Amino acid sequence: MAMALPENFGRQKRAQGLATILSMGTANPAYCISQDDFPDYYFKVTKSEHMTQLKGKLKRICEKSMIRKRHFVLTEDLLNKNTNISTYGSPSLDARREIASAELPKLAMEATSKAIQEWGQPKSQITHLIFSALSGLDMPGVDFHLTQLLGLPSSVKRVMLNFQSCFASGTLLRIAKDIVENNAGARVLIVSVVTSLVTFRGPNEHDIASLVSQATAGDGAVAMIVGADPDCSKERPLFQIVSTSQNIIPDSGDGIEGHVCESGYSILLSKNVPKLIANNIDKCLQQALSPIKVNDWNSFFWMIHPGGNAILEQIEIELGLKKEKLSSTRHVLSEFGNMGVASVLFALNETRRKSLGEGKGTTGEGLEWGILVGLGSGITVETVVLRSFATTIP
Ligand SMILES: CC(C)(COP(=O)(O)OP(=O)(O)OC[C@H]1O[C@@H](n2cnc3c(N)ncnc32)[C@H](O)[C@@H]1OP(=O)(O)O)[C@@H](O)C(=O)NCCC(=O)NCCSC(=O)/C=C/c1ccc(O)cc1
Repeated sequence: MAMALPENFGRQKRAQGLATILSMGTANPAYCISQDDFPDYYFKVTKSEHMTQLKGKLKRICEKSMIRKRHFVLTEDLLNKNTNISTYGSPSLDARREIASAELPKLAMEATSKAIQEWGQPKSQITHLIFSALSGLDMPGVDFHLTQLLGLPSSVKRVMLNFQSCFASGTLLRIAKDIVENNAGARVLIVSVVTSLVTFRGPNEHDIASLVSQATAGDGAVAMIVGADPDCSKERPLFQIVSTSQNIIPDSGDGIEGHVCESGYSILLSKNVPKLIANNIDKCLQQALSPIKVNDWNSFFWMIHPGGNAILEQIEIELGLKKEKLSSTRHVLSEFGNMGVASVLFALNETRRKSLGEGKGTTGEGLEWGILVGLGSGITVETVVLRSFATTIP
């Protein structure tokens, strides 16, 4: 005879309030190269010093990048031991995967430990894990290993987003919002770890887009705890996740592409990417804010995926943003380069850090409403509307 389940079985009690970011932590590999030194370093480690024209081009791209330094998992020592990684087109997926599998959990652990420490609550209260990694296509994945390394409950419910490009910062917040608002008491750990080790390769005169990627990509991890209805006696809310949306930019299918190849991941970038984004950004944002019609975008605090200086410049012009509006975003671009999915979440962390440091009244630079924009493959735009909280100034 079939067992009878109670009428309300499987029906979750919903939270009353909106999803809220309760803590954040970031980490970067110790190995760091200044952007001024990068062209010499890159042509030396890839044994391509004879390609003087391409070196000149890389120098020009680096000078225009507005990046000061970047951190890398892939050290000179690792490159010397795995010369197939730096030889353009050489089969090297196995070597890359092996390094990623060893290094990514460590980076993820460091960021996560900081987020959990700031949250201040027992790990046993984490109910869900959403993990995003560009690299490390393993089963079980980094999400599984992190769960075990951290000693999270084995019943934690995991969602793994493999091989997502930079717009997925928004996807992570969107999924976390849906989970915590539909499951009272849920606490979601979000983790994103990105390394350029999968896209690193030597120069090739027929692949200038790769040179742009070599000049801008950097490595890092970010973690955050998200929950609804925070217990303000022990949890400190940072930002409310008010609404989320996603748009595909028309006719942009070959704007930003990534492919897994025997020689690692290839990244194809059209020169039109900054223009395509700028031409469509106002429409995407107006949709995200609908039914409100926004006339002055400067009334928000901003975090935009720092995919390249030209993208930021053109968005600033299109939206009429004052220079200081993207100061957190530009800080992250300058100090870490383009860390894919993690980048704009680093910028969010920087926004609250700066707001506190400068004695602003809210976590959003003294303003109430903010906009976080993820940009990535296709071209996909993912927008998250945020609300700040009052800062408790010590
Ligand atoms: C910093 C750039 C690269 C250069 O600055 P600029 O102000 O445009 O300067 P120039 O116009 O003088 O360009 C310098 C040189 O670069 C060349 N260039 C300029 N974009 C191009 C181009 N997509 N193709 C091929 N030549 C070009 C340009 O033609 C020029 O060549 P030359 O005249 O010989 O000096 C700027 O164009 C820029 O920000 N571009 C946007 C880059 C872009 O599409 N980003 C989206 C990135 S996709 C993503 O976010 C994630 C990727 C990712 C991947 C791996 C990870 O591990 C993590 C993340």
